[in-house]
Amino acid sequence: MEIEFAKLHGLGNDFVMIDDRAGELALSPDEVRALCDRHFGIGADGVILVRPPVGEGHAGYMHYVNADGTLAQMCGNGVRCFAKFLVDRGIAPSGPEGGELVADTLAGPRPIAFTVDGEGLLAEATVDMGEPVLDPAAVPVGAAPDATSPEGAPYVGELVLDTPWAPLTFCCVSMGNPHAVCFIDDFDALPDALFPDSLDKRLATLDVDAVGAFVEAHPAFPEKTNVEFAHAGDDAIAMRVFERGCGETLACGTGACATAVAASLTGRAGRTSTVRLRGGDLRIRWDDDGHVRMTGPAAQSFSGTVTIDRAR
Ligand SMILES: N[C@H](CCC[C@H](N)C(=O)O)C(=O)O
Repeated sequence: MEIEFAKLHGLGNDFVMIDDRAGELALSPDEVRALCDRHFGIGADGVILVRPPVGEGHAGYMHYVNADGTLAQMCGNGVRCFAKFLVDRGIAPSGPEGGELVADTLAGPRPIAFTVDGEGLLAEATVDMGEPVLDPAAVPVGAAPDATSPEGAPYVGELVLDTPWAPLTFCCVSMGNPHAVCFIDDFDALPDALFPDSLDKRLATLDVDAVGAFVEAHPAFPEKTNVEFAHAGDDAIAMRVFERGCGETLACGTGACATAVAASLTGRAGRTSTVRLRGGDLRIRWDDDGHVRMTGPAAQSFSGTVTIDRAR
């Protein structure tokens, strides 16, 4: 079966996007894994099917699947790319400067305000990411043999995991999908083993693959979790992310929101932050209405057709 696709990314967090407004394409986890394979397939962090809207007057439904074939409730970088896919093809209307649309997702509707460039193509989008979920039972995160809730924590969602490297404290927040945010305030307090490539203890040298994989599948997270490592600096929160179902990605929109919320809750930042990811910056506001709003770019790399072998 031959399928047309477009390859888009948000700060390097990349997706294979397929117009499924007919609502007839059902990709198996194996087929998603094959499409996302960076050697034998197109290569991506996930697949997004553009499906018919759920809400009246909404622009469409974003069906998001991680590179490992697992469904996820929400994708912040993906939903900006979703808006771009619709606007650039004239499927969603836009004025000369930009416009607004609502994307339906498994986590609920997400209003999006966007700007367009001189050619009328979506350049940047601000997504209303909704309210963060801080109740541990709803993240979800729970008790586990080597996980403890620290006494007097700034808020209830903090957890100390006794990892093979060191006890690490995680702030657990859901943005419709689970996130565990570890702030590294003092690199010198951690063992060199966590920084295998350098004595210069910067976030850039953290062994994210090892620690991220350990935490992603930790029994404290019944639905697994995305894992963020962050350092709140004076002008930005530097962050790396090990995504549930993907591994380390260059950026994570929901993760940036969760990290900004956790930084604010723990007194490391205010309610407006720049989150600096390996792929670039996202601007996050936690507004007085309780909603988190994320602003960032979306870009299309290429489009094409791909053959999916259904004969197997
Ligand atoms: N891996 C995530 C979904 C993608 C989130 C990320 N790409 C974003 O931009 O928010 C999960 O399983 O919850």
